[in-house]
Amino acid sequence: MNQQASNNVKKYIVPHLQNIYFFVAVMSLVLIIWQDYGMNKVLNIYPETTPSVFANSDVINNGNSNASLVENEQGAQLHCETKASDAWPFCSLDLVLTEDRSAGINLEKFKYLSLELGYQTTSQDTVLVYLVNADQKIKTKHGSYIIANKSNMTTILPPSGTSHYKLPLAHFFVPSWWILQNKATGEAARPKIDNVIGLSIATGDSHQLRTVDITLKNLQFSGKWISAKSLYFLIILMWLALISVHGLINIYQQSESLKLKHLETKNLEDINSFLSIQKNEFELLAKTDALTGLYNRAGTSELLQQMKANPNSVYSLIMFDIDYFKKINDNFGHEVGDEILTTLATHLQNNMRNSDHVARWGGEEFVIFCPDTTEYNALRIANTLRKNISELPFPMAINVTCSFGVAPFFAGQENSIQDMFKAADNAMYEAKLAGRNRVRIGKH
Ligand SMILES: Nc1nc2c(ncn2[C@@H]2O[C@H](COP(=O)(O)OP(=O)(O)OP(=O)(O)O)[C@@H](O)[C@H]2O)c(=O)[nH]1
Repeated sequence: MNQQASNNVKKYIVPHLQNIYFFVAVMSLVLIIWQDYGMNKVLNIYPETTPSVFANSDVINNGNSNASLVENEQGAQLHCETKASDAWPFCSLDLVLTEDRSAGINLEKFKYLSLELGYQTTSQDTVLVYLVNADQKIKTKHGSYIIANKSNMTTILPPSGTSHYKLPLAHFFVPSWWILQNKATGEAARPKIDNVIGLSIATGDSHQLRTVDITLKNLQFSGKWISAKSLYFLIILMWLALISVHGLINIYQQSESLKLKHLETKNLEDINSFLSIQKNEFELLAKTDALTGLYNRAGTSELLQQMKANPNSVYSLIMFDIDYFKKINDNFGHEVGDEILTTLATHLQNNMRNSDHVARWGGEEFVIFCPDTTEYNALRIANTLRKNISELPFPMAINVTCSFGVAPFFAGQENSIQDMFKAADNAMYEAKLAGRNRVRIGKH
């Protein structure tokens, strides 16, 4: 579904689904009631369409019966006098519905044949009503084909006088004489009314010689525009279509909301990963000194905890402080003082081992934790550093020196961290007292 179609579904269909269901339910009910009480389809034959009407008799079979026809405002009046002969005696009132044999009337959509007949007879008899279906290609039991008009028939037993008849077309059958005459079997012997070209109202089977008067006053076919079966089928189709569309919309909406949730999750993941980067940066900022980029005291606490927790730790601490830094600040300004601090920090970062942990302990005071380093080795490292610093090209060609205190870390001892710092601090103080720019080892 493209975006436009999806928007249209969301805008015009989804909000109205409830109304659509209600509308279809009401429409189904209305159609069912209408089909039952209305939707009538009527085909008036006589007198409205005034088809050709003829009187016929057994004369066509070499009989002697007399049939005459008078047509007036009363209707088509057949006067019949049956006479004895070798032929079966009969008279009939024949209506030609269409002249064109290939364009008969399809009566399959109709349900009833309604008749208004006047009837008088001198001897009780039935009346036979025929529907003649044109040009049936019929397979005989010998396998050959014949072309014949199929007669479909039903019988009524009329009282004297005028009566109305509503004959169901489903009650018409193929008379035995026609089946015999055409040697029809199976499907060929079943009634067919899809191309009716003629209709006959004939005297019945009685052999009694008699006078019969039949007056056709009215004749029509009636039915429904849509049969109940077709209508129910249509209604079921309509509901199936509605339910299917609703189902498809549901599936589509669920897949859309799933896509949206995936997108939201992805966005959240992106934000989280951004925030976690930020968190790491903030954590780092909190642990580092803003001016020099070295660790600050907070950045050292994790290391101190590790040292304390590991009884096999071999560490030495080098603590040092810039000599006469106050004077440098006073003589050259605070900015120059800062530059000296950063120059010194850069030198430490570039020249200390990666495993050494260098931190600015405060002001112009620095500490270096050296792992796997004995007190003696730390003394050597401190001396090299002292010498290098005193030779470093600082801004304004200022000669900078530092005083160092070195102390070992005795793991497993009570107050080992405090003792180590105290010893280093004391040693550094001694170095200052001894004239500065020197290294001293602290005693625990
Ligand atoms: N420029 C600058 N100065 C700082 C900073 N932190 C501390 N100081 C200064 O460093 C100086 C330290 O002075 P003191 O503690 O008297 O020590 P000192 O002058 O170095 O003397 P000794 O340590 O005895 O050799 C003070 O003037 C502080 O203001 C900083 O981040 N930047």
